[in-house]
Amino acid sequence: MAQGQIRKALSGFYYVYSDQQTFQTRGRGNFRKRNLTPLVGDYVEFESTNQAEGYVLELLPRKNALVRPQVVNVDQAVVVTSCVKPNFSSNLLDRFLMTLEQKNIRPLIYFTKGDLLTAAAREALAPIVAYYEGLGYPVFFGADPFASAQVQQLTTHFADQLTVFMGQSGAGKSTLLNHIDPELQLKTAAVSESLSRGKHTTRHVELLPLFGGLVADTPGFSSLNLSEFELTELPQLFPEFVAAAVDCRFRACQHDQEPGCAVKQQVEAGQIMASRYENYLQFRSEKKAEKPKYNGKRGKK
Ligand SMILES: Nc1nc2c(ncn2[C@@H]2O[C@H](COP(=O)(O)OP(=O)(O)OP(=O)(O)O)[C@@H](O)[C@H]2O)c(=O)[nH]1
Ligand SMILES: [Zn+2]
Repeated sequence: MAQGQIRKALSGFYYVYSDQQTFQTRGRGNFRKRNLTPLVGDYVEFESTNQAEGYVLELLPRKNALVRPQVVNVDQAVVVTSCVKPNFSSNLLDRFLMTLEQKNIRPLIYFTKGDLLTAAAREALAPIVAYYEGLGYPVFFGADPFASAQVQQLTTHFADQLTVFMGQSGAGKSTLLNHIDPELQLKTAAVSESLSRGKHTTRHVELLPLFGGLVADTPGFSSLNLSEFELTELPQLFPEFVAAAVDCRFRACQHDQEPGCAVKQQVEAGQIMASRYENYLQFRSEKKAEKPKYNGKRGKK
């Protein structure tokens, strides 16, 4: 039995890459009964006598799973974030970052449409950009968003990683992907063209070998289903809160109403960006608002 990784799933076939070859396989092993679906990114055990035939027999444990794009075992995500059209939203960006932190996916933040900003507006945004960079996230921001040096800088992060692209509709995900690989351009254009004609095209994801790593060719939005994690997990998803929390009076401080909260002190002192804390509190109340649903379900049992 061989091991490999599913790089494409289409029309009931799983395209498994193993030992520098791709095998067209089908699923076998009661996946449906076991409520399992092999997905792109899955490491699998399979058997095959030739490249056109074979069977996926077992899925190896997943590190994580994204829904949009539907890819598993993701290492990092490029969060494409537009400065204008649509306007920069710290809330949306923090939501993406929180999602990724929760799934153990490294975020990279790529700002688009810097060219549409006045010099003054760009300067106003710069400290916010720098703040995220200070959190340890690779950040790309410039007056020429697709300058080849900057795009190339991004691709140096791809080696040995499975990278996905995500961001708001219209943020520039496809445009960025096209700059990364002009061959992709044809593909992406073809897909969106057929979609706009209203055809029932299944958008399938494929992992492409690019710059020494794998890149998912279909970008997505990916919003976090808040019920996927516990309320008390939330403070862990903000790296600067984790760092500050060692000085909170209570070990399990949720940085809300507790006295002696070092996070709140750092917000007041301007060390933690106010928008980060406001967004944190908002996610917290959204998460709390979800609770009655849970209780209701439990109550019915
Ligand atoms: N001026 C300027 N226009 C941009 C930039 N990035 C994207 N655009 C334009 O913004 C529009 C949307 O870009 P797309 O790449 O289609 O955005 P997307 O994120 O793939 O959008 P969806 O497919 O809806 O998810 C297109 O008209 C792009 O040409 C940028 O950095 N500067
Ligand atoms: Zn605290």
